[in-house]
Parts: sequence; C-alpha cells; structure tokens
Amino acid sequence: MKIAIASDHGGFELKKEIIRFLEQKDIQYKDFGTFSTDSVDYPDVAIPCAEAVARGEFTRGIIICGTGIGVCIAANKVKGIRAALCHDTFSARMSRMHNDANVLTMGGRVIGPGLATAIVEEWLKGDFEGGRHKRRIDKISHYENNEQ
Ligand SMILES: O=C(CO)[C@H](O)[C@H](O)[C@H](O)COP(=O)(O)O
Repeated sequence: MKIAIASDHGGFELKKEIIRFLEQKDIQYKDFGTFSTDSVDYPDVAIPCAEAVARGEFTRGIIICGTGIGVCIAANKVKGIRAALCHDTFSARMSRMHNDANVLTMGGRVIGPGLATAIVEEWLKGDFEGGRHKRRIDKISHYENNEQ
C-alpha cells in the first residue's frame, strides 16, 4: 500500500499527525504539500495529489484542509477519483465498502488527531464489497466517461 497525502495550511497540523501514524504502521507515502502553515489555495495541493492516485501511482489518497470540503470538491473533479469526506469511523468504513472511495478527506479544523487517526485506520483496512455497489459506481464512471 502506498498513500498520496496532501493538505492546505488549514490541514497542515493534522496531516503531520496522519503522517506520524503512517510511519508507525510502516505505510509508504508521498507528501504532495503544503509544507508549512503559510496560506495556500487548496486546489493547488488537492488536484496534483488526486491526479497521482487517478494515474495509479498510489493505492489511495488522503487530503486535508480546514473543513475537508474544499479538497473533497477539488479531488472529485479528477476523473476516476471518488473522494469521501469522513469525520466518523462508520462513514469511513462505508465509503470503502459501498463507494470504493479512493481518496479520504478530513478537516483539520473539525476533528482532532485521535479521531482522525481512527478514521484513517478504519478507512485503510476497509474493502469494497462490489456487487450492487459496483453497479452503482459503474453508473458514475459511465457518466464521467460520457458513455450515457
Ligand atoms: O476549502 C476549505 C473549505 O472547504 C478549507 O477549509 C480551507 O482550508 C479554508 O477555506 C481556508 O481558509 P483560510 O481562512 O484561508 O485559512
């Protein structure tokens, strides 16, 4: 498993905690920035990170901003990305089981490192169930690929 991770300034401190968790678990990652709390525009970090996941260079992505909303919107503009904003472990698990989410987004101004780490742990171990859920995400992919 190889994770692409990114944040804007609003998610920078939480990203550091998530990176610490990934390192403890010996999970490979690449940090797409930002690298300080200086203000940046979230699309500038979210889109390159999501594109790398969409190209298949990483298993999945984790992107953090102040609320998790801006980076979720930006990541979901990248073809092939199914980004899920999760601030609880149930949603994180379901985003994998039912939605095959390949990007997790969170808000560094919304939740603390304990809950965020639990969410990441749940999300990383979740497997897609396929079946009726595949039929549903296939419909999204067909729309995305102008096949309807
Ligand atoms: O894009 C966002 C909202 O969806 C993020 O939370 C940003 O981190 C936030 O908007 C940044 O706000 P700031 O006032 O420029 O720090």
